[in-house]
Amino acid sequence: MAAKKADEANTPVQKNQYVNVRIEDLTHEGAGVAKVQGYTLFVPYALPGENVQVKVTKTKKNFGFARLIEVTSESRHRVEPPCPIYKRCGGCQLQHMSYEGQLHAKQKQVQDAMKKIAGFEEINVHPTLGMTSPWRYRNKAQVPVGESSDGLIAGFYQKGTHDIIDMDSCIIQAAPNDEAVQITKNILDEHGISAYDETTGRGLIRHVVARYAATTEQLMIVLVLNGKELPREEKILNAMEDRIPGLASIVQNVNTAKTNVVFGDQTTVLWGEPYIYDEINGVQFAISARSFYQVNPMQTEVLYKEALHAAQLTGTETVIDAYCGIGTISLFLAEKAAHVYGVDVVDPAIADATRNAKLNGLTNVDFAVGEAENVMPFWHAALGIQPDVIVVDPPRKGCDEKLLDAMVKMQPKRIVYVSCNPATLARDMARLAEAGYKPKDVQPVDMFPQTVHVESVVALEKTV
Ligand SMILES: C[S@@+](CC[C@H](N)C(=O)[O-])C[C@H]1O[C@@H](n2cnc3c(N)ncnc32)[C@H](O)[C@@H]1O
Repeated sequence: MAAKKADEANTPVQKNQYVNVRIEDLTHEGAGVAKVQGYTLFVPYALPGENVQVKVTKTKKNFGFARLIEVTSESRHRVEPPCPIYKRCGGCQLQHMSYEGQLHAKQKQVQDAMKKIAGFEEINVHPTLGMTSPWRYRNKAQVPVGESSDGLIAGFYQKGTHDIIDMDSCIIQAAPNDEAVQITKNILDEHGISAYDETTGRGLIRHVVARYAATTEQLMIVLVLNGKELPREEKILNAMEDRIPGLASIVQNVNTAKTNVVFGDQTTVLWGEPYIYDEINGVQFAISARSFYQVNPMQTEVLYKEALHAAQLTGTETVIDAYCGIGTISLFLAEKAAHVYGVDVVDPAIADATRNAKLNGLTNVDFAVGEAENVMPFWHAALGIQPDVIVVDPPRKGCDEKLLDAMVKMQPKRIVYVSCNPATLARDMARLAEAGYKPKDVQPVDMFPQTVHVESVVALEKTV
């Protein structure tokens, strides 16, 4: 305790002190970064290039945090956040920055990761490919439900807490999702359905999840319940069917665990189809409740075109699509390759992928369920599959080390890495570079406007 106090006393600023600072950079979480005699202060909502007055809120040995009090000279990228609950919600982190500024910041985020994590000083990171209108792009809403004295509420967790704040519109969400969530909440309320209470573990409805396919205008609603039975089920389903435009599917998911994880293991269709259908670049996809599907359909087209371009297929190649989800990238690749093998750890995703191949009349694709890091060595050793190109699109934690080793052992001509996390991308690229795979240019794509997240595509060529 005494050592901690001494550390704090040695910092150049103290808690509650007001200081004027210049913002030099932005963290990957969207906070401004200032230096006071070499000591780093993180200032949420401050932008690079701004002079600001801040109040120090917390100090640690090597860095501290401060609250923005006043902007004394503004960045040209500062804008008024259009969302009235922007600061309380936390779902977006960059609404106070112009879209041009956001695209720039994301390019820099990728450049910084390449330099600082991978040590690639010279690599070319292209300008971020953005949207013409960076609003209302999300095709999936995952909304927690709670209770107030007036009945059910559905909205968002107040930043840093688990208190649910009521909300009827989110401006990055597709409008049909907003509307469907509100109608569903009202119907559940009218039928006396209780909301799940995290502290007591009682109450029924936990989340309402809405999925919208823009090309077919179909909607799926998933009711995540803390129990197996939905009381007055028939009446509720009839009301939803009557009142929600475009509704094609109502699904129940049971999650009785005391956890922050949204979904439980048991999923059943209550009404309508088990899927909704969407189309990307002329390829059709059936999407079920639990499968991963990119949340920004317009930018998914851009991303997949970049991935396909990076793969440089001529029609003769054998390709592996690791982490393939419902086979989205696999099917694009299949149109230009001799054969594609896709693998994903989620069983229903692979069932969707297989159905999607049939739906599009593609017979040169095979899918397998399992961990890519285990399935790929098996394919290689037992089935003699020798890929010319491997595409990976892992979750934020990046590729498993075993998967990187398996890829190197298979010696494809090219690896195309699609990533939603520049830090793990850079880490994995460094490892692949050591093993003889030289990275070409990196292309950032903005799949998540108004947030700090950025997607990237890069091809790595075999050099030895
Ligand atoms: C970022 S998503 C990409 C999905 C797909 N490429 C797309 O664009 O829709 C990552 C996928 O990796 C899958 N996944 C996670 N860990 C895995 C593993 N060890 N092996 C195979 N798939 C995995 C997830 O189920 C998810 O579908």
